[in-house]
Formats: sequence, C-alpha cells, structure tokens
Amino acid sequence: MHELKLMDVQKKYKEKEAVRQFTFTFTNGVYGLLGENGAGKTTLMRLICGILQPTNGTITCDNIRIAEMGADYRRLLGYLPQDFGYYGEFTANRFLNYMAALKALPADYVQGRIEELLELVDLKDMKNRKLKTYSGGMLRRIGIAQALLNEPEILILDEPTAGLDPKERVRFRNIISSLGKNRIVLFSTHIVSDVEYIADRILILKSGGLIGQGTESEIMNDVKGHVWQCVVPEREVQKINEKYIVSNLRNSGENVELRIISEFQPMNEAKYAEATLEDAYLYQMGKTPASIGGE
Ligand SMILES: Nc1ncnc2c1ncn2[C@@H]1O[C@H](COP(=O)(O)OP(=O)(O)OP(=O)(O)O)[C@@H](O)[C@H]1O
Repeated sequence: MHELKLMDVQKKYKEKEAVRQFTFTFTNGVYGLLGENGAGKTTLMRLICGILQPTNGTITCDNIRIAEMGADYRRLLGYLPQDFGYYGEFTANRFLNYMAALKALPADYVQGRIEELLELVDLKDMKNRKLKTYSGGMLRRIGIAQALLNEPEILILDEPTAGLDPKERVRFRNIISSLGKNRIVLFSTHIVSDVEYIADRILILKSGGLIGQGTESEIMNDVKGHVWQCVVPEREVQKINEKYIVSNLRNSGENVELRIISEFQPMNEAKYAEATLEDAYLYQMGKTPASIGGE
C-alpha cells in the first residue's frame, strides 16, 4: 500500500492561483474530488500525475518526492485525462495494444491483460469494433481500461462520468467500487450523486482550496439540523434566495416549496428536513476556501 502525500501544494498560472495550500494524504480507497467547473480539479490531478510541477509545496509517495522517483512513480500511475484522445479508426483491441506499447509493457503480458480489462469494463464483445462507433459511455470505459493496463496502484480519473447517461453512470460506479480495494483511486466530478455511495472519502474543492473532506456521513453530519422546508408565496422567493442557500425550489400553485440551508430556523413556518449529500455540498460551498488539511 502506498501513501501519497500533498503538503501545502500551490499551483499558480502567472497570477492565477489554481490550487492553494492543498494538504491531504491518500492511502488505498476511492476518493471523490467534487468541485464546480474551474475549481482546480484538473490542475490538482495533473500535479499528482507529475505532469505539472507545484509552484510551492511538496508531493511525496512513501516519503519520496514524486519528481525524484521519475519512472518508478510513473509505473505506479494510471491516468484518464479529461480530454482523453483516441483514434476512431482503431478497434478497441488495437487501441489497447497501442497504449500498452506506449507504456512499454511486456508483450507476453499484454494480451492476457487486455482480455481481463475488456471483461472488467464489459466491452469484450465489442473489442473488434472501431472506436468511432462507440458511445460516449463506451469510450469512457475504454479510457478506464487503458489507464489500468499497467495495474496501477494509483489511479487518477478526471471527470470519468462526463457525458454519461444514468445507466452508464451506474455501470461506471460499479467498476470504480471494485477498483478501490487495493489501490488509491481519485476521480473528479462536479456532480454530487457521482460520489454518493462509492467514494470512501469526499474532497470538496472550491477556488483551488480544500474546503471540506470526509466520509459521506461525516460530510452529512455537518449540515444536519441546518436543512429546512417551507412553503412561501412566489413574491418572497427572490428575497429568501438572496439571504439563504436555497437547495431546491418547486412550484406548487401560487406558492413555492423551498428547501433552505441555514444554521438558524429561517422563518417560523420552516420545518426541519432530512439532509441529503447535495445539501451538505451546498452548505460546504457556502464556506470560503482555506486549507483544512486532513488524513
Ligand atoms: N494553463 C492555464 N493557464 C492559465 N490559467 C489556467 C490554466 N489552466 C487552468 N487555468 C485556470 O485555473 C483554474 C482551475 O482550472 P482547472 O482546469 O484545474 O479546473 P477544473 O476544476 O478542472 O475545471 P473544469 O472541470 O472546468 O476543467 C481555472 O480558473 C482555469 O481557468
């Protein structure tokens, strides 16, 4: 088992601070990195993969700086970039063989490994079809398969669910869950339900800073008692929206049913409601970025 440690990691692009004071230690398990577009997820992942160098701070694997480990670190790593490129004219089988050659994997190992991976991502029957005929979900699954060719112990997946339909999301979740048992799996998303159930720990990134982290129940605990439901006339909605975090809003005749996140009862008629992970995320997003660290 490896220990991947980020200590006070900062990445600046000229004046833009894309990642700030990021401190966290990863060990085996599935980590869901949640944040809106532009939060710094891709930058953080590229730093972890050694494609970008931090402006400040250190990234170590088992107490050795990853920059010093070079090829030894790359051997541990599997990466699915957000803008994962593929050749439409290649069949899945040919593409995986090509990627295996780029990774300089031994030929006698490759064919068996490709068969295993095609089985894992449920594309065995499609292996001789050209990638240009694949759906978005199938391409993402082939992307995961190529990242797994070298049996990585650290697997980084940048927005692996982008563009997937609900059925494909479920399939993806099942694949990820099975992978987290004996490696570090870090995947990013801006969709709360992607991290539900499958991430052992959730990391919430806002403006480059880690504003919250924990298991799903730890993250939910923070918002418990702060979620309220009430029905108000439509004309009051705008005022409430300006004052509180409104996590949901549903028209009901002349009135509107609101779900409000607030540490205090927002109005006398407001009733306490059961919190969801979406509420917890919005509650955390209300906080300002500051490094809170974590194990
Ligand atoms: N090469 C670059 N030069 C300058 N600014 C950059 C560069 N790459 C990213 N940024 C900026 O850094 C911030 C973080 O970007 P990043 O791509 O890491 O976020 P993200 O959370 O992955 O977002 P998305 O999901 O939209 O890709 C953004 O404000 C982005 O505009």
